[in-house]
Amino acid sequence: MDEKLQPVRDAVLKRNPGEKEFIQAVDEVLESLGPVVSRRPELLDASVIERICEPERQIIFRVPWVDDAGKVQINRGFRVEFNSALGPYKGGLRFHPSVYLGIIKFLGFEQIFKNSLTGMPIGGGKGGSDFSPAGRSDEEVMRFCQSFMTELYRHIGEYTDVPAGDIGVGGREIGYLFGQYKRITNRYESGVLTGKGLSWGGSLVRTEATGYGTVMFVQDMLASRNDTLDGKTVSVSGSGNVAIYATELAQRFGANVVTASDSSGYVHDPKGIDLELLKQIKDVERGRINDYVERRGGSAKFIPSGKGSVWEVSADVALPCATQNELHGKDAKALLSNGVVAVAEGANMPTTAEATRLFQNADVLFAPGKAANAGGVATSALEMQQNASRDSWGFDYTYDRLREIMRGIHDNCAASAEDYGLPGNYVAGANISGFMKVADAMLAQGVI
Ligand SMILES: NC(=O)C1=CN([C@@H]2O[C@H](COP(=O)(O)OP(=O)(O)OC[C@H]3O[C@@H](n4cnc5c(N)ncnc54)[C@H](O)[C@@H]3O)[C@@H](O)[C@H]2O)C=CC1
Ligand SMILES: O=C(O)CCC(=O)C(=O)O
Repeated sequence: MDEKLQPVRDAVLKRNPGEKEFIQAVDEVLESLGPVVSRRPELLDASVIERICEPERQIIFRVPWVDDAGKVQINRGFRVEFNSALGPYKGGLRFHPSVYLGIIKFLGFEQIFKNSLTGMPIGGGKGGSDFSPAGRSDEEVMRFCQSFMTELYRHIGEYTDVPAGDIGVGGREIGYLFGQYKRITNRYESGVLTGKGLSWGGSLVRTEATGYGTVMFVQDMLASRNDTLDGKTVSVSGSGNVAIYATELAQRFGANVVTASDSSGYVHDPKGIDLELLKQIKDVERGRINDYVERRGGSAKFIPSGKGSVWEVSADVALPCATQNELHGKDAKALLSNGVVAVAEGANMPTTAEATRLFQNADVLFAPGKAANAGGVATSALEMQQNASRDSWGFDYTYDRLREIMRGIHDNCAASAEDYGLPGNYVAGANISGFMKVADAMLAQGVI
């Protein structure tokens, strides 16, 4: 790290003890900003980087709810409103037992730069809870969401903070959250949440957008080397929203996607993932990934967690789409020894710093999540545009807008990397390009 940035890093570490994912995300951005502060020393004088690393507001609250057995359960709710230089705070809600402040802060921090890269007027934020929807009835999930929104509603709004989904928060949860917001405020404020159902203010393509956008980014990276996805073997981790739609578009572009996973293990299906079956098990039945192998038969295999890693499967392209720090140095070595040519992060920070370095040193095309998975939040901003104009766009038009946005993100990352003497380094390009726009807005808006 540039020595001028070391004091900033030390202060962040001191102020946020125990928040290792947040520190990891800050480190990754600061590693890229050395050449920027050499060229723009006024950013240091105005403490812009220190300010970006400190959330504007952090809200932590109790979420009491009653389970089906009549017992009162208590969870903890979070919303971190990180940076509003470019627009209202925007970012998803994660419901997962691993959630604590450090996870929400890492995600909110990433969101600042990601949202800037989309070119849309949205700031960065994130929220969630340590509540686990897995194994809970629809009624329990509804009571939890209603209680969560009973506190959150006072902090959010179309012009203030616009949450959406993330791990454990899909269409069902957004519906319950929206219903409770409407009931408490007595306002049909469509733009307060995104990821809504299509008949009540949602946007076509939002469901597909994150996974589709990741694959579009891969297409653009491969095109820079006169290559395509056609005929490539692709390994995908996860089997949630991002993984499913990354698989769908990769298949449409002629790739053979051979894996899917969840926290219980992974499946390897050399003939290619049967996406209708995967969607039925994961989206409709909310089942486990080994059900896939039982119903698919043939050469599909299930490998339980602890008995192997999805990244041991030979693939030309790897798409980590499950969760943070799921692809380690040893996984990167396995992928490299099998000849991987491109890796794109559908999830947020799924690749450890060590694994990222291994890919970059081997000249593998590597797309960081804040660029590659920005299609989801970009399409959320398109949903907000439709809500604000009381309009509803068609699928093809919205898809084309997403395609154009993803190409713009790819080209900006490539151009910034080139401009700072790091051609082909999409990590540096994304961090620099995302940062510069926010930093200039903060300078223009004074010391706030
Ligand atoms: N949904 C969206 O629009 C966006 C999501 N992301 C990121 O993509 C990733 C996946 O999110 P979604 O697909 O929306 O969530 P989801 O809840 O639909 O699916 C999450 C998937 O990850 C797996 N998973 C979660 N924790 C795991 C663990 N500890 N070990 C192994 N597998 C695990 C789950 O089994 C599931 O298959 C997350 O990192 C999220 O932050 C990023 C941008 C937008
Ligand atoms: O659509 C959104 O607002 C949020 C998406 C999200 O949480 C993410 O980009 O990680």
